[in-house]
Amino acid sequence: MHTAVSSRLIFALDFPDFLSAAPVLSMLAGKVGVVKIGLELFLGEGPSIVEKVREKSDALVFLDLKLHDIPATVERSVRNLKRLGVDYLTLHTAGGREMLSRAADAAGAEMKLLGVTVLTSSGPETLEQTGLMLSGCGGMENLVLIRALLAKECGLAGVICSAHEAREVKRVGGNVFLAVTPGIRPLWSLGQGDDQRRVMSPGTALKAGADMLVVGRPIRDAADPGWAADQILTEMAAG
Ligand SMILES: O=C(O)c1cc(=O)[nH]c(=O)n1[C@@H]1O[C@H](COP(=O)(O)O)[C@@H](O)[C@H]1O
Repeated sequence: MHTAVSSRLIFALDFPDFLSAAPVLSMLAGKVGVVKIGLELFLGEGPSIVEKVREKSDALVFLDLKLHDIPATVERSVRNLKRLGVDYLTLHTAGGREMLSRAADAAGAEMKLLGVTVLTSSGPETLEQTGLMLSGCGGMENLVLIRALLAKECGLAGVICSAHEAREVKRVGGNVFLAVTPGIRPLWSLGQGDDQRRVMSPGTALKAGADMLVVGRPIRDAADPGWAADQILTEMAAG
C-alpha cells in the first residue's frame, strides 16, 4: 500500500540486468510508487523484464523508451508495447503533432503517455549545438512550454520536464496534466558532478509544482538505498 507521498516517487531502475536490479528493488518495497525501466535494462533483458519487475515489486511500471520516429512506426510500436501492460510510457515530443496524436490513440486509456520535452541533461549550449537557438525557440523554458502544450493538445497524460519548468507546465497544462521531473538531487547526494544540468532537491521540486519525481542514482548509488528512499520521502513530505 502506497502513501500519498510514496506514490509520487518514481525510482529509475538503471541497471544492466535484472540480477543486479533485484536486490535494490526488494529494499525499496513500499517506498516507491513507480519503478521506471529504462533503455539499459530493457535492452539487457528484453520485454520479459516488465513481468520480472512486476513479480518483484508492488509498484506501478513505467517503461522509459523515449520513442521518436515517423508517426506510423511509433503508432505500431505503441500498439506492441501496450501488450506488456505497463502503466506509463515515454516518447519524445520533438516527434511532432502527428506522431504524438497517433501514439495517444494507440495507447488508449490504460497506458499513460508522457512526452519528454527537453532532457534535464540539456543546457542552453545543447540548444545551440542542435540548432534550436537558431530556430528562435525562445530559450529553454519557452521550448519546454511549447512542447508541453503540444503534448496536451495531442492527448498525452503529461510531460517530463525539469522541476524548474514544472510550475509553468502546470499553468499551461492544467491540474490533471502531469509534470514529471527527473534531475532530482537531494543536497546530501551532491558533490560528484554528473550529467544532469537542470536539477532541484526533492522538497523544492514538489513546491515548484512537480507531480511526480524521478530519482535514480541518489538512491541506486547510496550505501543504503532503503535509507536514501526514506530520506527523500521525508524531504518530499516536508515539501
Ligand atoms: O525520461 C526520463 O525519465 C528522463 C528524462 C529527462 O529529461 N532526464 C532524465 O534524467 N530522465 C531519466 O531519469 C533518470 C534520472 O536518473 P538520475 O539522474 O540517476 O536520478 C534516468 O533514468 C534518465 O534516463
